[in-house]
Amino acid sequence: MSAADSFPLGAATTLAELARDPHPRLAQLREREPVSWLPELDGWLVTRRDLALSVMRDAATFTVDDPRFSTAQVVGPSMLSLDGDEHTRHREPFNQPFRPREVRDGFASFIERETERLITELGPTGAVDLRRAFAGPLAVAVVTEALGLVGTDADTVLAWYDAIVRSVSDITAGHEAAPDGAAAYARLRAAVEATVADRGTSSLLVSAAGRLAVPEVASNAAVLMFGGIETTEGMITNALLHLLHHPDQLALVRADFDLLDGAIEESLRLEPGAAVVDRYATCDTVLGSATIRKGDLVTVSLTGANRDPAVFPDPDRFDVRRENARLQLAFAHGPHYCLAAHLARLETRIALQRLFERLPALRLDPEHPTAPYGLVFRKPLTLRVLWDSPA
Ligand code: HEM
Repeated sequence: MSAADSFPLGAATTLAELARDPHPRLAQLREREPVSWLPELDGWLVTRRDLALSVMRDAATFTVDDPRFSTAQVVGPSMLSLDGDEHTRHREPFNQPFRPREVRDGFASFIERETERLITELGPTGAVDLRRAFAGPLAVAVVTEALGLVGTDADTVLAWYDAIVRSVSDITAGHEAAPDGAAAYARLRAAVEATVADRGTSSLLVSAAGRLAVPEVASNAAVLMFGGIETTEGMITNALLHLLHHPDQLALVRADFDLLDGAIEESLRLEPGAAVVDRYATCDTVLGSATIRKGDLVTVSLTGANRDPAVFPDPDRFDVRRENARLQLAFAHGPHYCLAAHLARLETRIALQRLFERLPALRLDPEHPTAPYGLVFRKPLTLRVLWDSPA
């Protein structure tokens, strides 16, 4: 029997529908083929939360360390593309600055300043695309601050990031990578070398350089940049969209900003900024009722797991008071759990609270309806909003 016979829903699933509106199909898959073979993906898709956890916990069977991993082809091996002892060796030197207390002490006032500046710059027009004018620039500024590269500003970091993303996307699409990604990475590496050599700087890269070779620090710096920009822009934009789409829930939050944390978790649950994570089977194995072969791609749908009704009753509902929203898996799970989850949460929390405080009657622009889009990184292409009086 062919895979298409064993997994008819998977065979009928297209990547285009998963990019557009994945939720109805993911619900069917989760119920009937929770580990399904998708010919268009050329891999397995895991949609049930318990099975998703099993995959992400078991790096010996389901590894990230595979030559097909496109980011590593551009920036070299890093914590994101290694497992086992090598993963620990690459990740450990970066752990401390991303602990909750260090994040608060090290970043809160920077994020507050940057948020205030961006809101002030929104200007008096009362209409803007918050993704491009607010969420994106804030995400770039915070990553630039976190890296602390000497002589490098946010515009430079953004230009490198764009070039590296283009190369990674080319490779993912099966094309030869455009050369500007390699050139941007070379400049990032040179900036890392200059930073590490500068005794006057307190960048987290300097302390990492005590334990990793400089090219290894550069690879991980690229991953911090890569991991921190697109996803955080999405996290902030999606949370704004969810709240603005649900005025009743926004009213609860405006009345009690303590509910904002729940709103952010709930938004991460419904639309995780990174919708999937990829793993590769290191041996023949069985997952659920699927027989997986060594070398097979196993894609975990965080989006699918996050709406598993076994854990989240009425899973499609946006409920800022949902008690277990923090069980969402937007930051993955296991050894590759997002290094900077605390930072991303703090950033989103400050950004949203200040926006809602400073922009009265902030609302979606009815002339520009929008919805999250994307196969891997999901967010609205634009988030056009209106407000009544200038900031
Ligand atoms: C300042 C912002 C961020 C930075 C610097 C950052 C950085 C990182 C790094 C370095 C890793 C690799 C950890 C490892 O492999 O051991 C990682 C993993 C991950 N991050 Fe983040 N991240 C940020 C924000 C986010 C956001 C907002 C999301 C989603 C909403 C996210 C989702 C993930 C996921 C799903 C993984 C796991 C990847 C995998 O298992 O293959 N990150 N992040």
